[in-house]
Amino acid sequence: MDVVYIRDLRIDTIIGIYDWEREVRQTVSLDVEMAADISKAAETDDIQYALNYKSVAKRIIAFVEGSEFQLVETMIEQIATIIREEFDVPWLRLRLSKPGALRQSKDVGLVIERGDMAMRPAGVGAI
Ligand SMILES: Nc1nc2c(c(=O)[nH]1)N=C([C@H](O)[C@@H](O)CO)CN2
Repeated sequence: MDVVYIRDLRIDTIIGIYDWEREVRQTVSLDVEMAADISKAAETDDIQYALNYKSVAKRIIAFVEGSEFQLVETMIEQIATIIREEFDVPWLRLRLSKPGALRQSKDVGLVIERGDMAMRPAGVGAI
């Protein structure tokens, strides 16, 4: 399996458990790694056979911009479900971070893997 990825997709949204976080939009950053077989797209040079990272990004942006979650856990699980179900992705790895959420740290967040671990590409974990 190959990997189609999106790195540092930055989206402004309402996210957080504190009162002030319900009133101001914060930026979240998303890294996505999606298992995909790129062979047919490479052979045909035709986008219809590719996992279109622009389409995935647009869908994630629309979803996150319209959401108002308390926890990054809820947001990341729902993003994973959307990508898997709507784009037929058998395995994915997501990293969702809130830059600046913790004053003493560059960012905080979560990393999850979902789907068929047999489809997990070798050497995954570069992000
Ligand atoms: N595991 C989590 N811990 C915390 C979360 C979260 O979503 N998941 N959220 C917060 C606050 O909203 C924080 O980001 C504000 O600085 C604290 N811990």
